Amino acid sequence: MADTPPRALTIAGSDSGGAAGLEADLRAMTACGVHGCVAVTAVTVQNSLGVTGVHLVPPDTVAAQVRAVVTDIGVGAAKTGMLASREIIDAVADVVDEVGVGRGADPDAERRGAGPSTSVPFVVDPVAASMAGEPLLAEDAMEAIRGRLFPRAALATPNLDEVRLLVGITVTDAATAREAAEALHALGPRYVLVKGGHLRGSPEVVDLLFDGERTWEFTGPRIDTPHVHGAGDALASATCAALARGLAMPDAVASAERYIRRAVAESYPLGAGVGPVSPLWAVQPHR
Ligand SMILES: Nc1ncnc2c1ncn2[C@@H]1O[C@H](COP(=O)(O)OP(=O)(O)OP(=O)(O)O)[C@@H](O)[C@H]1O
Ligand SMILES: Cc1ncc(COP(=O)(O)O)c(N)n1
Repeated sequence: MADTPPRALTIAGSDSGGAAGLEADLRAMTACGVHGCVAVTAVTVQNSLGVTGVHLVPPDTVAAQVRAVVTDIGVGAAKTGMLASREIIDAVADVVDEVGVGRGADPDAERRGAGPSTSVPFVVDPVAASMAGEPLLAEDAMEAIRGRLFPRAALATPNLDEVRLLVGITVTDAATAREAAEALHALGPRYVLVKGGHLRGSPEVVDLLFDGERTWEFTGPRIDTPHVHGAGDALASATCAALARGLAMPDAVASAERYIRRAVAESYPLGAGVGPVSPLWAVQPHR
């Protein structure tokens, strides 16, 4: 018998194609040495061509999954993916306060020097749409992510489309990325990671981490692949896994950045559309 490994929780939707969503999250967490638990928010009918159906889980069932996992198994970090509706976001905000995940209802207590409200870091990936553009979040729900989840977040990880929805800034270069990071940080997350994957004309991918004062730039060549389904989910999950293993935020993001660049480089075709980033290089086939 082995020792119990670190645990992390993803609160996310399922992708039947096994490329994005909680399937990507669990793969990334496993590859990063962490036992992944789930609170399922929605079942999507999805493949490499896109999303053709969505079935929502009742908000109290989402909250009950979070409660069941945290009170028995315990987690070192948690993250969100597809949250689908305002009602699910409200249920998640309430239950994370109840079980002691995230910074609590008054993150300013921490800023005032009263110490963190809780010790379980909460990563909020404000998923709004699939890579093909199908909505994964109700139109009125981004306001709830901004108002109810960002203040509880240790880290928010928007892509550039989500940045535009959240703070109305179109990122085109380093100066606008910094401007966006400041505007996002003012909404309450302790750290913000502005992801540059969507700046498709650029030969480099730059992800910018900001804590309100300091910035960390994670820069690498843009890898020539169309198969980036689930890249954002995998990056947030690898960060969450590193936090669950006890790394401090900048080190956790640096470790996840190393993981995602390798996963993008090892991405593979799947079906007739867009394939996934891959963790398979990190997993030995069973013999
Ligand atoms: N072509 C690429 N080359 C190198 N790194 C990439 C590439 N595409 C994505 N990445 C990495 O993956 C991260 C997530 O991608 P992106 O910015 O597209 O976020 P996302 O839209 O949330 O992801 P997705 O929608 O694909 O799940 C980027 O921040 C970057 O670190
Ligand atoms: C259930 C679910 N969650 C998240 C995504 C976003 O991932 P991507 O932007 O790669 O489509 C998705 N497509 N499906």
